[in-house]
Amino acid sequence: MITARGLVQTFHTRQGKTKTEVRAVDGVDLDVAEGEVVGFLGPNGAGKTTTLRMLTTLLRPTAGTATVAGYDVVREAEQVRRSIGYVSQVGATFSGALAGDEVSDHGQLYGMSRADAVRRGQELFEQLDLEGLWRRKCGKMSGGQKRRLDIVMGLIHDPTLVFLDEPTTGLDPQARANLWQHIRGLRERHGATVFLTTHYLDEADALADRIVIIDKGRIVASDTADNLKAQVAGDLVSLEIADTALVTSAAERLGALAGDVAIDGRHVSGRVQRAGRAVPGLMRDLDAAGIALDAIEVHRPTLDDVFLTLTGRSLRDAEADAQADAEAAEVADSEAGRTDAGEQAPELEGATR
Ligand SMILES: Nc1ncnc2c1ncn2[C@@H]1O[C@H](COP(=O)(O)OP(=O)(O)OP(=O)(O)O)[C@@H](O)[C@H]1O
Repeated sequence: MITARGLVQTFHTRQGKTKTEVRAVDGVDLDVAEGEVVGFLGPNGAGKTTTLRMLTTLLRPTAGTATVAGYDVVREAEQVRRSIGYVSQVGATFSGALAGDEVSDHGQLYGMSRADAVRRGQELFEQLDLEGLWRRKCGKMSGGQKRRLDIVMGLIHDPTLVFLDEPTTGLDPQARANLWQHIRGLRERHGATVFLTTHYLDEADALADRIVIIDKGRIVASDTADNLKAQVAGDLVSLEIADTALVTSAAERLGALAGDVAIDGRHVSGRVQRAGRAVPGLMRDLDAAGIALDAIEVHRPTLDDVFLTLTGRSLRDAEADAQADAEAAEVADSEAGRTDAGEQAPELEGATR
């Protein structure tokens, strides 16, 4: 469904007399199969949106090639646009318009008759829990309803491939969980291939068959969440040693299984591959050496551990940044008297249409 080879995007910015080149995407290869749900994960500024904008024909690649739904993103941009749904980070609705009008206009822009667009739109309203809101002004919908309306717009023309750019950023936990169900339904009910960007580890874990991690414009990992956790990080084994004098000796024994061992007072910890198999032997070893433990804990790795191991940075910080950005945007919106973030992104209008 998606194939990219050596995709590059370079931006040139100027501050006063200083010109800077930003290589936002730096040689990305991607392969997404039909029916796959792929989570595209990375911290702020990693290159997620820029990659998405190239794949959805909004931005011409500086170098490299990509085909989406069988069409070349440069030479066959029109066909690509007709085959995909794109739900941008900021949404595409106007606060003063009626939800149903936005949807049916959108369908007509894809060449549907008004009657077909209304019928299909109302079907999707039902599936996405928006019944009764057809004649509601977009600006009077809640954040979760507006996000689901964005998804209706992205699906109106029955695309087989849907791009979702940070679909749940800024939503409360209940609205996020609700939207996850709908995203799962995209494949189950529509057989759609879904490519979504996210900052949220739990979101990628919960939704994606495969996770692709991008950092500084380069793909640093691509696998199922379970494989990434097993291959990259190992389980975290933490020992609390009863006798302070034996801490170093315990660390040496743990060190035989784990690469790096950290010591903090009477606590010794390290990452061990498949700890379930290795820990019984470690316990016997410690016991034979007369090293008593007050406690032992084993934690399965999280995606954040994977990210930390691969890039030296934590994705948790990116989550916090994303939430802060979303909140700041909301404050800016309300200060400007806006109720709909869609008004901030006129250049994206062409994207979904
Ligand atoms: N139009 C532009 N002009 C100059 N630099 C840009 C432009 N768009 C993006 N960049 C830069 O390219 C890099 C990648 O940005 P991009 O928006 O793709 O990251 P991202 O992973 O989507 O981040 P976020 O999670 O914050 O949306 C960043 O350094 C960003 O500042």
